[in-house]
Amino acid sequence: MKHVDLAFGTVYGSAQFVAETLADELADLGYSVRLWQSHELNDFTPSNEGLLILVSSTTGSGDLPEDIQSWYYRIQSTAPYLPGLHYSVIGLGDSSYSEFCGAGEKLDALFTELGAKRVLPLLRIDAMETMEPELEAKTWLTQWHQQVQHGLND
Ligand SMILES: Cc1cc2nc3c(=O)[nH]c(=O)nc-3n(C[C@H](O)[C@H](O)[C@H](O)COP(=O)(O)O)c2cc1C
Repeated sequence: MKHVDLAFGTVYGSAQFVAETLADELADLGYSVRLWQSHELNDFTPSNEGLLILVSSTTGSGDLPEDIQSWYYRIQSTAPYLPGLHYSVIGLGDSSYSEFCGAGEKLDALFTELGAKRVLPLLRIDAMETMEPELEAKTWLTQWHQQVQHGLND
């Protein structure tokens, strides 16, 4: 059974709801899933194997939500080398802001720098386009699942 770690950054709860929805779907697909709550992130360093999905909204002007900021800076400063990790990022944002999905971009860039392999390109979900980001995320997960089953390159 493949294991997936899921973490989220949120201000108003949408990204958390998307992550919870994905956790349920992943379990239904037969993955073992750990959804890391914000207060648990201190104990979480991704291992150099397995699968990681990050879901984060953007706040301020292209900034990470406070609940995931210290985790981001810790991983950035400890800089584990993670060539065996397959990761994906879902960014929630609003295209009326100039730094659309800036936090998602930061997370995506960080894991690329750490040598991890991107399963699918950054998904940007636009609050101007949808009130139900979890639906886009579920469609995306179907693609992700196919990729994980058939197409992971290491
Ligand atoms: C004060 C504020 C600042 C925001 N700044 C950005 C931004 O710079 N870029 C962006 O794409 N979205 C921005 N957003 C939009 C949120 O990321 C978007 O509404 C998201 O769906 C909120 O998800 P959450 O409920 O998980 O926090 C901002 C929203 C607020 C209220």
